[in-house]
Amino acid sequence: MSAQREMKEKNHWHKPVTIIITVIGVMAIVALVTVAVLQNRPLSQKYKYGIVMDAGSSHTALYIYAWPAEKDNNTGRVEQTHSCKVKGPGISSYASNPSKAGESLRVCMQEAKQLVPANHHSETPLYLGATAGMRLLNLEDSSASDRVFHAVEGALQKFPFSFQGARILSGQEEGAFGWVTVNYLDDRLKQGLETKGALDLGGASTQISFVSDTFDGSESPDNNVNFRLYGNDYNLYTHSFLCYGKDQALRMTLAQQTLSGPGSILDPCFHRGYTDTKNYSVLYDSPCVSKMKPQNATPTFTHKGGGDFLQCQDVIKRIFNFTHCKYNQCSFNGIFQPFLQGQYGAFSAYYFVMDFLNLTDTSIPLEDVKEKLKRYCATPWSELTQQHGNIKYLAEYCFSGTYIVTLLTEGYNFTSQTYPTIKYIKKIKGSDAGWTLGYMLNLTNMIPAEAPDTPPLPHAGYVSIVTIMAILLFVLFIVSLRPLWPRCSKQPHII
Ligand SMILES: Nc1ccn([C@@H]2O[C@H](COP(=O)(O)OP(=O)(O)OP(=O)(O)O)[C@@H](O)[C@H]2O)c(=O)n1
Ligand SMILES: [Ca+2]
Repeated sequence: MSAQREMKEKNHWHKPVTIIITVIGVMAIVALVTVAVLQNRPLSQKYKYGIVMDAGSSHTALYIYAWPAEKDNNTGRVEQTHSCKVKGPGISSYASNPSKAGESLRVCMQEAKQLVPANHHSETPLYLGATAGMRLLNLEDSSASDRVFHAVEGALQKFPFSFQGARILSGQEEGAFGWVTVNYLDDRLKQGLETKGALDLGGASTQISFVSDTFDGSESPDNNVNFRLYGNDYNLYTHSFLCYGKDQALRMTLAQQTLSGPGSILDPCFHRGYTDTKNYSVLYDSPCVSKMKPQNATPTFTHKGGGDFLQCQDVIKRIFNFTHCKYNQCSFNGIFQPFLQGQYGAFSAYYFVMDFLNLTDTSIPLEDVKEKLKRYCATPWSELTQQHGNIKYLAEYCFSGTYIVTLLTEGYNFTSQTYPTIKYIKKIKGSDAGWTLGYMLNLTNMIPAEAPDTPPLPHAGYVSIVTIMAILLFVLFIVSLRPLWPRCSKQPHII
């Protein structure tokens, strides 16, 4: 008994001071880890919102973007949370009835009002950017375009958002912001990776934008946009071809075939069996073709399909001018273009059309693409309508596919070798490819010129290291108490 008592007395673990030290040690470690977790934890996910309306030539679309409130200035975290397609045509089509342009936007705006939390409405910027349709209307009749803007602004101001104005984007802006969107969503800007070129095909204009190592802007300053983003300098080549969007290119191609004012044409870009009566004054009612309007023609002509891809390519080629180039090299119409470089993302009508034709896979050799188009264009109209019903744009896909291939190869100089550098894309990580996101990022200063300071460790890494260090310290502390440890109770002489 006395030996046992002696043993208990020697067991320092039962000494109050040891117990207190251990408890304090454990508490200190718990406190340390808790502070590490709490102090450095990302703030609760509060969001900010931005709304951009894309007033295109063929239609208007509204996009809602959201990003974590504390990350305004930092990572590629802005995401498209919603899109709404405005019913009806683009705002430029309302030139003779501007108030209808404003009204047309209401449904999508109401939707945005529901989707953006009410307490964020007043701080949510709302932008409207108009592109080639309004550029053409402005050229044709600037007071009509002013009236359309006036009506649209009046309609948008009625909503509780922070309306930042409606304006026409220049072709350079449209091209450059499309490029920013693609590379931002791909995380290429922040990481300083090689960028992708952007190819945008709209209804009334088309843009090509890419970084070129051989282009410093001196040869053709109008085609040069410089950016400093996240600490990297980008020397961008960009050009917007007004009138070379899909719908205006179709007008120009039809105009090429009706210069003499015939009563009927056999158009190789439309299917055999297709026939329609078209009005000369409607066809030529655009600054892209108005100067070509035949005099003394009958009011209408019969538009019949011939269904021949190669002949279609020939008539499309006639809308491009390859005869003059005052630079080292040109795309077409005497416009400078440096050598193609890197990968490209092709979106908007490039995607809609190639998706319809099942040709978005660019590993299909260009020759096979042409072969497939040849067969598609030769398909009789009756067969197509039977197969697809009466879908919108159905009659135009032979023209559209042929136009895309011709624009890329004859216009921009893509070859069989470089064709696979193009990817037809609609969305990147859930956000639509297009100029709208880049426009908003720019106007909200969300892409800093310099690389932001980033903590040396991510939060999870920081917490792990603190936890491991704390456990090590604790083990060390226990080991340091070793001289005070009780002797092994198994020792026979003790019992
Ligand atoms: N399923 C679809 C949808 C659209 N289109 C075509 O795609 C073009 C519209 O492309 P979009 O990028 O929406 O043009 P907008 O932005 O309206 O025009 P722009 O950029 O020139 O102002 C139109 O010519 C339309 O005929 C198509 O061929 N098939
Ligand atoms: Ca567009």
